[in-house]
Amino acid sequence: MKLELRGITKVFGPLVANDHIDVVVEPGTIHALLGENGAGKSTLMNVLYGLYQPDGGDILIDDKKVKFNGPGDAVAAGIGMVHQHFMLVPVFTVAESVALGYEPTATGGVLKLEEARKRVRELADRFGFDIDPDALIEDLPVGAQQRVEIIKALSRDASVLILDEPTAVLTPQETDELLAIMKQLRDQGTSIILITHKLREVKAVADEITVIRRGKVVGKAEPTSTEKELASAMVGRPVDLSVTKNPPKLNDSSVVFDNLTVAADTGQVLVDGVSFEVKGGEVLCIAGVQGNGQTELTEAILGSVEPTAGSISLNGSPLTGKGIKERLHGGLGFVPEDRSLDGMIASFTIAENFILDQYDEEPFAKGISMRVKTIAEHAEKLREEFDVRVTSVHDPISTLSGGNQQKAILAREMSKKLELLVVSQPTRGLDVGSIEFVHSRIIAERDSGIPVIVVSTELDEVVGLADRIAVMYHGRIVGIVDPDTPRSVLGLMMAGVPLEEALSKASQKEVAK
Ligand SMILES: Nc1ncnc2c1ncn2[C@@H]1O[C@H](COP(=O)(O)OP(=O)(O)OP(=O)(O)O)[C@@H](O)[C@H]1O
Repeated sequence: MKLELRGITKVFGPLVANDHIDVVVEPGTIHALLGENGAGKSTLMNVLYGLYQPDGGDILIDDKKVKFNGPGDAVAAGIGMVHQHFMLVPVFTVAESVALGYEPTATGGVLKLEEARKRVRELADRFGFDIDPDALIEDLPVGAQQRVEIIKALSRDASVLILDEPTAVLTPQETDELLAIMKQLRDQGTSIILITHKLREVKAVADEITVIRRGKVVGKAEPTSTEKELASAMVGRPVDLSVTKNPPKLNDSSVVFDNLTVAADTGQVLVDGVSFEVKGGEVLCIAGVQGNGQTELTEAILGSVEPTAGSISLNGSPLTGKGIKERLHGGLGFVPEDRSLDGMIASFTIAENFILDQYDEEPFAKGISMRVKTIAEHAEKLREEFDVRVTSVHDPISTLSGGNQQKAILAREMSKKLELLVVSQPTRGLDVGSIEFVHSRIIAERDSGIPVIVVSTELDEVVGLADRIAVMYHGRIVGIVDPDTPRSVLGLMMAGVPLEEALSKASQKEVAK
């Protein structure tokens, strides 16, 4: 199926999110849309999927104009979309999820589950997916949940599949699997529109690349371009993809973890007797595959989970035992890994989100009244400093693009007087220009002399930012190493291999080469 977007325009109040956008997706190709945060990529896809009505322009399928009044029309025309945040019901099985909204029913409205199972098996076989139709969604790792979303779209005969930042929450291995699946789908005739900020992935799979900047198509890029060339095409200026920093100047301030242990309600140990220290003036990055205790470790720092044993102290006084607000007011800057769930209140304005833990105190409140003008001025200052692309700071934060929401949360946390900064997945969903900026801000905090802890599943980011790297596996720290440790060694440690063994295994491999 040939898909053409011709002159698509979409406005939100004074903002032109899509300005006469032209894109042609040829049959059986992977077409990447590249663009900085807020460029208008998701808006364009929402128009294509019938979620938004365009204010101008046409959608053509095989040279015929079509009009989508809702996603149902788009699906019927052969367009499938896998959203950034999956839309699955946790307590359903794979087969039930695929059938949802499209139930093959017997008379009397009873779900023909066997038919749904068969359909899942057929599609899984055809595309080489490893998926059990009877598995519960909540038991599946994220990568597998995503495959369910893809199968769901394919089961409705999608000829064009939209994938919006599909690798943002995947492990490196799941990412490679998805890239292979994408190539396979393409080879069997499905077209894919891929939105991603990961230039390596674009280079690996894209046949065509359209670059969008501030709502307009600025041109096409070649998949053979270097990552640097793609990065500057995206943001319209040269971008430094490496992190520049001076050697750390350590001081006496520190955060100390002593035998920190966190267990789930079920008794399962999630953080297993972890002890380490981070000095003022250094960045310690915690590397590891997601789900190895990093989340619970950071939650124990914030105070949203209580450790079952051990303690954390900051500059000699205990942090554990204090309330969350007390910790935040005591100089803890905290950026959670899931921005929509834990980092903001979607229906509050951008200005309100900038003062979430300070709304009832000086200078933002006097007695029981909030100082509206001060709050607005504060918001304008942060917006400018962190280049958060907003129409008005009085709009709900939910109207910001994903990347700009992340920048807003970083702005809130980094604008406080900090004693300790903890950032999880700092650049998830950010464009290359914003990544460069956020990395430089993290390094500036470290150079101000506070301890900085960064949790990231992106190895490039870990290696670039870290003065030391702690690798976590099954709730334990496998080892703490220098950032110049070979990646093969880090990879083995992330799979639980102790440092010494990882070093010898990696060097044996090197010799064998
Ligand atoms: N429902 C809405 N109401 C008002 N403004 C919106 C709405 N949806 C999007 N916008 C604005 O439209 C612009 C384009 O946003 P969009 O989400 O399409 O960007 P994007 O290219 O997908 O960015 P990102 O890479 O950060 O996800 C942004 O300025 C955003 O704030």
